[in-house]
Amino acid sequence: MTENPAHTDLWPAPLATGAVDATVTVPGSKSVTNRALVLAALASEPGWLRRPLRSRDTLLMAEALRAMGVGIEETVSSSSGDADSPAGSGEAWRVIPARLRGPATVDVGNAGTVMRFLPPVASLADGPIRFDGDPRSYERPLHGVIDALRALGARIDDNERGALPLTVHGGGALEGGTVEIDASSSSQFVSALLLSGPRFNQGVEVRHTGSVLPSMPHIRMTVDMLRQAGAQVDTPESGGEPNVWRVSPSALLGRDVVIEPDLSNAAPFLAAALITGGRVTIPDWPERTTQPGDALREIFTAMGGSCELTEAGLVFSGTGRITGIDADLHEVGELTPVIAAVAALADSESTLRGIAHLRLHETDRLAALAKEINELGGDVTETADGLHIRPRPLHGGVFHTYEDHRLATAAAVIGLAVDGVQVENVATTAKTLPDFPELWTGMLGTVAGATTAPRV
Ligand SMILES: O=C(O)C1=C[C@@H](OP(=O)(O)O)[C@@H](O)[C@H](O)C1
Ligand SMILES: C=C(OP(=O)(O)O)C(=O)O
Repeated sequence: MTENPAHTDLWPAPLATGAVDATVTVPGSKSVTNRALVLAALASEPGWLRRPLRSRDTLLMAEALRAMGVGIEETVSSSSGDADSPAGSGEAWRVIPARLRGPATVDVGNAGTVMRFLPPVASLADGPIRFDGDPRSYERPLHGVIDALRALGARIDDNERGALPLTVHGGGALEGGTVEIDASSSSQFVSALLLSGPRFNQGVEVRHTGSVLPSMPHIRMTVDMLRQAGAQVDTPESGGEPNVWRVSPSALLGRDVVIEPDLSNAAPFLAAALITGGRVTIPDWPERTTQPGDALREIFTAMGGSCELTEAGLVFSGTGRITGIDADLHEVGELTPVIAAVAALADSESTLRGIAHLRLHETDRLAALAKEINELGGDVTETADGLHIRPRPLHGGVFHTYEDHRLATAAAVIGLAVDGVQVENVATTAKTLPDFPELWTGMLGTVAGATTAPRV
């Protein structure tokens, strides 16, 4: 686990003293917004993103593309709609592709999508693009993207660790072709190469050689969005070889994309219904989606809740009784912190498996979850590929968050049921959900008798 930076700001997590009954409008998906930005920047005509997520990760992506010459205008469009505005109202980003150029500097922050999706884009630019980011970004795996780009013809100056910081010396075009990578540490290696693939001279064929591949829904999201932008993609699911994806060279369309709500960020709110025996409605829950967060319907139902997809959105209800779960989460790893928090409050044990790669996320999530839940009196052990969680009566205390947005939301979930939980640096939720504290207290405003735990 990376060292926890010293933060003195503690957020007293509100305790719920009754059942929640709320409708929570969750902002747009990080993963969809950042893919849409990259695809729009690589298109041959301008496009629109409607209801984009404005958060640290997506603003870093937009800023990086701007630094390489892409025009991104933020507008609030009215429903009357002039010729240049997308239909409907609300916030929208207009993306105007341009010849990509360096020199430029990209701050990736700690955004996996920025540090992995943009080096392939930079290889298409004219001139050097330097990538740097938060200290943790130096530790997150990037070798799959660097080695693959080199094999496909790119010139990159990195370091002996094969990680950030680095410079991609864009040559204005990339030959592309077939490449083998081991993406067992991150599905984002595959997504990164596929997203820019249509713009490589020969397209790209990515052959994953590793033993496991996490986060398949995110690869499906990449393929789906590429196809919607007009790319031709062959996949294992469309009759191709296992673990091989092929993108043909082609122009990409400028599109008008409505960004779905972030279903992974719906997790803490659905958890609130489960824990308090209440009801939470999430508007605009898509009927069909590639987002991993859709699996919450099944996972939280197995843990004791029930849900219904209605005209108003996903209506999720709990009874207050929480059952432990034995689940392989390798496809939906980013849901782990909130599921672990719920499991710590359950009436039976849980085993969460298939998530060794979480040790390389924003922080070592397995170590951090075990340590922080145990410091509140819990009994969580790390296994080779996950967590074993034995519920115990918990008490209040500081929950350290290691600059990890999902650790902070997990802590708030525990704080609903445990008096005196103080969440360190709740502002770290701004990585993907800047309004989390307001959304959370807004949801609880509908609970009779919700209290804010006193600072200890
Ligand atoms: O492509 C994406 O948008 C993501 C893929 C996943 O990464 P890993 O495969 O590295 O877990 C996920 O955890 C991350 O939050 C977002
Ligand atoms: C792993 C995550 O993010 P990133 O895109 O930085 O990999 C996450 O959001 O849970």
